Amino acid sequence: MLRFEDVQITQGDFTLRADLSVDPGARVAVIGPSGAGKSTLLNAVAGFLDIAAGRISWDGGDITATPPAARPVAMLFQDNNLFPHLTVAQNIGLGLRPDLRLSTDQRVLVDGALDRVGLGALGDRRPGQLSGGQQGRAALARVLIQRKPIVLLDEPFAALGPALKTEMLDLVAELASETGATLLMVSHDPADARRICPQTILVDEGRAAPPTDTAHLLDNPPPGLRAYLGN
Ligand SMILES: Nc1ncnc2c1ncn2[C@@H]1O[C@H](COP(=O)(O)OP(=O)(O)OP(=O)(O)O)[C@@H](O)[C@H]1O
Repeated sequence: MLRFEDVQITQGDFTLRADLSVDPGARVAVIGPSGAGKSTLLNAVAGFLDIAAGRISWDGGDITATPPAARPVAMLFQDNNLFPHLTVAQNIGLGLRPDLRLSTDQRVLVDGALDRVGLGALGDRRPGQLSGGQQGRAALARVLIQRKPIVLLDEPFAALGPALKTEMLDLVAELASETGATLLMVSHDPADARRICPQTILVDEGRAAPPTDTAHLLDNPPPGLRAYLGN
């Protein structure tokens, strides 16, 4: 279980509070107005931001002071973060070894990950020779090959067209359930949450609320969420 115990995260004059738990293997959307603190919440889990108070734990172990690389966390960024001078296979291999000195077994894992996201024949290309959707798949493969228990997605597919976005969301859900990963996904599109996240954390007015049933929340939004959703 991922636990936030009386956590306070401060950035300049902005403070976000969180006291909540996420069940292992849950798929949870993180929604709320622009600037409410969604990325702040994810960055605190990843260890990119220090917290001002409280503690964050995974599986009962305190990870509050654990450096990012040692956390049980992999994060997918909106811009995919692929290195243009490396091949697609090498970009995925970085998820296993930052120096890319891969063992034979690790190369097999990379080939498997390429196949799993439908890029089996494109491993030797550079990211610039892939479509936007294919780049997204490569970035997803790099996150998933790490087999980290917690996967964070910060508006991963906002730039994709509707059909491709749906396909990627379904792939994420499928891969997360295969690996048992706990998923936190920031999105501005409530349809994304409804599609693959049974639960949602609402971030608003300086607070990240405990996960709640996505459909119920979106069908009965509190005033702040209603204004944000525009209905
Ligand atoms: N480096 C920083 N220094 C000071 N304040 C910051 C910094 N980064 C973010 N903030 C503030 O923290 C708050 C939360 O930002 P955050 O990026 O988490 O919001 P968000 O909900 O992810 O927004 P969006 O949906 O627009 O991406 C904002 O009010 C922002 O202005």
